[in-house]
Amino acid sequence: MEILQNDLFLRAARGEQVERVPVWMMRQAGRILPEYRAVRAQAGSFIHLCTTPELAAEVTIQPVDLLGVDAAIIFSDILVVPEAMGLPYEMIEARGPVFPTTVKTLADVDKLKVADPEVELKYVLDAIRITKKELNGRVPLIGFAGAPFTILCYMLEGKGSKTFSVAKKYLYAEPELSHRLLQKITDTTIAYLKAQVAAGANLVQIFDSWAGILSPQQYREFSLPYIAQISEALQALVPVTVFAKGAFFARREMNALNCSVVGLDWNMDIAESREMIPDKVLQGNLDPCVLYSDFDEIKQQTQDMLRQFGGQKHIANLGHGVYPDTDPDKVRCFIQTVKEFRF
Ligand SMILES: Cc1c2[nH]c(c1CCC(=O)O)Cc1[nH]c(c(CCC(=O)O)c1C)Cc1[nH]c(c(CCC(=O)O)c1C)Cc1[nH]c(c(C)c1CCC(=O)O)C2
Repeated sequence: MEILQNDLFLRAARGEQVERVPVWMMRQAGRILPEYRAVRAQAGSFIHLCTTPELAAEVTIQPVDLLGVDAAIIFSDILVVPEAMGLPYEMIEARGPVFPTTVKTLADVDKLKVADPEVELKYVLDAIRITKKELNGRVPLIGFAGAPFTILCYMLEGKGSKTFSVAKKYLYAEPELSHRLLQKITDTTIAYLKAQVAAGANLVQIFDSWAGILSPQQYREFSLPYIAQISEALQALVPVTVFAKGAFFARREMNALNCSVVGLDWNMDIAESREMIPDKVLQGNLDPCVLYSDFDEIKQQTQDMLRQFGGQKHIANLGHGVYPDTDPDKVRCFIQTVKEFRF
């Protein structure tokens, strides 16, 4: 049995009583820290940083040392999954991810493989193993993957988009292709997340970043059943967090998933979400843009959020990833405010 010096995050995730609310931030391992940018420059490219386990472990641990968060999240990307299935991506500076080839036909789906994580994704698992050794039990480590629907968006669209209308077109016009692709991504993701747990991840988070572009009916057909398969398979091993950005319409269904934690974005009212998701621990949900205001305002808004969540069954976080141009001292102010707050 692993002994953690600070297991607040895991105890809160399991719904146990805690002496204070734990805190971490989505995208904490990233460009807000000059120390990250230095390692990123040394690596030469984002993808090289992702695929070099020693460097990925180093930037994973930076926010624990430099920001004082209660959990680390493994430095990687959700797009390593399509890559492992046979669809490589490039990360273009100031533009984001691009897939030189996309999935277009059923034959393209059939050509993709269900990846063997210890082969195609061994570099992520190695990064987890190194991170666990170097963390030496200081805080828990979060593993993650994209939700199948969000991964499908990139595999069909080939790049980021405000509407993902190319990807959405397939849901309406080619439902069979869409479901076959979603199932293949799901099978890879379950094997991948199980391997992350075997390598040492203490909790896994599923990011459905583009959930908000779907109608409730489409979300029920094309996203939830696949998230349900993943959480069912993983919750038997570790607590699972489901974060579906923009899926305010699916909160009652989130309550029925076999998972421990549901992430909220900042558009979701806290009291209303408690009422709709009574059985889960909630994570979130400060607007990342609050961190552009002055220190007093950040403190007040953070305390106000903490009061609304009520101190238990809550993991403090932002409502989405921290923006890269945020002042690290403002981030520290958010984290310190959570750590010092008493009910
Ligand atoms: C949609 C998505 C992606 N990646 C991810 C998501 C889901 C979460 C979310 O909704 O924000 C998840 C992700 N990406 C990254 C992490 C690392 C761990 C952490 O949260 O700190 C995590 C959890 C590193 C990264 N992933 C990326 C960076 C920035 C690139 C760099 O450092 O050069 C980092 C630190 C690149 C990335 N990766 C992706 C995009 C759209 C981009 C470009 C946009 C941007 O620049 O922010 C896809």
